[in-house]
Amino acid sequence: MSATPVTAVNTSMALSELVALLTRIFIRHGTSPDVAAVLADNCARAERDGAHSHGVFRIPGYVSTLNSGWVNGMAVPQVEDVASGFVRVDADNGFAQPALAAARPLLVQKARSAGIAVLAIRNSHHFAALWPDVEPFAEEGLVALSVVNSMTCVVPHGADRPLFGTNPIAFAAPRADGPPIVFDLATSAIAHGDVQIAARKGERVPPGTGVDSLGQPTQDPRAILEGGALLPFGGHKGSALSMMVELLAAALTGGNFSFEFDWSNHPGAKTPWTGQLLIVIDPSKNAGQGFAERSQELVRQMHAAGLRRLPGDRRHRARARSEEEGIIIDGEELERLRALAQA
Ligand SMILES: NC(=O)C1=CN([C@@H]2O[C@H](COP(=O)(O)OP(=O)(O)OC[C@H]3O[C@@H](n4cnc5c(N)ncnc54)[C@H](OP(=O)(O)O)[C@@H]3O)[C@@H](O)[C@H]2O)C=CC1
Ligand SMILES: O=C(O)C1=NCCCC1
Repeated sequence: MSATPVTAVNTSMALSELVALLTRIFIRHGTSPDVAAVLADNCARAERDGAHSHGVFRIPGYVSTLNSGWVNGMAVPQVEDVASGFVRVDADNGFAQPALAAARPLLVQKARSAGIAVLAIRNSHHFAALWPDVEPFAEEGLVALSVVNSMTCVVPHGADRPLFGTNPIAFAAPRADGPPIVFDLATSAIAHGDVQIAARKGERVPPGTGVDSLGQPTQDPRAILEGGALLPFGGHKGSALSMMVELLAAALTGGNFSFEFDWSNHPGAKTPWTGQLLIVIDPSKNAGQGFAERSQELVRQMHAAGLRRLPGDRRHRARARSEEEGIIIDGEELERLRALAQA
């Protein structure tokens, strides 16, 4: 009699349970408890919101990066108060999110007193979705914009070879009668993580996503990942935004451009060693204008114009589902995560 293969069953987890498991993994693979807490929270929230390209799918990449010695899991960010509206952080070759967490109180204090404040993070690694960095500002009534550059894998419009990263832009603004308005988009046609997911599932990517190693358009994700490259979204327009991200996230912060770091001596390294910029605005300084009511009016008019889906709506639906049913983790994925927590 042949043995029936045992298939791992999908499991529903509470956010706190997933955060606890991920925290154990990060600490087991060389981060301080403080760094682990910030990264685990970020990654679990992405999974809760159905942002799968930057949820638990990323954990093996975090682990191989930590094990390669490319990133400093014990980093202690150094926050510098440089001007009335400007904060700098050296992330100590660690992850960007703990650097943001360390600088956040000073950044908010400056934004509230001056009306606007900039946070420039350098010497940092960002391997996550960008919306968790901006959404909390809008939840406390502030407007926030952030950009981060990644690793060379995008051919600028009109160029012959890759130079830019997938370089996302995230924006968050409060509104009166609902969750903040938030968008978060890669300036490449799709995120690198989604190309990896398509390759893993054996699916094709949409036309216009990328080119193969000969520079020919392809919908084969493996051809993009193995010697090929991505294209910017929207031709010259996305390309210009990606260039802006390089300037703000690297040139302005003192971080690396996407093409400036060499991780070839660190097999397993996956996290771009770059920079990140945040701009935070206190809309209440424009006294009497009622920003949150005005943004609510814009949403009302967009709905009246027939719009059924706003940026962020899909995430909020996924969040509501996860809060009701728990976060569903694929059975095999969960086995891999549990093994990493013990490895
Ligand atoms: N750390 C890094 O270096 C990098 C991180 N990333 C991350 O990858 C993630 C995915 O990026 P990307 O693939 O560009 O994201 P998507 O193209 O899936 O979505 C981009 C934005 O558009 C919204 N949206 C999508 N479809 C619609 C629609 N039909 N109508 C209205 N709004 C819509 C999304 O809202 P909703 O969320 O509700 O779907 C989201 O805010 C991001 O979180 C990004 O930060 C990307 C590149 C590099
Ligand atoms: O999906 C992407 O694109 C990236 N995500 C994390 C950092 C590298 C690029």
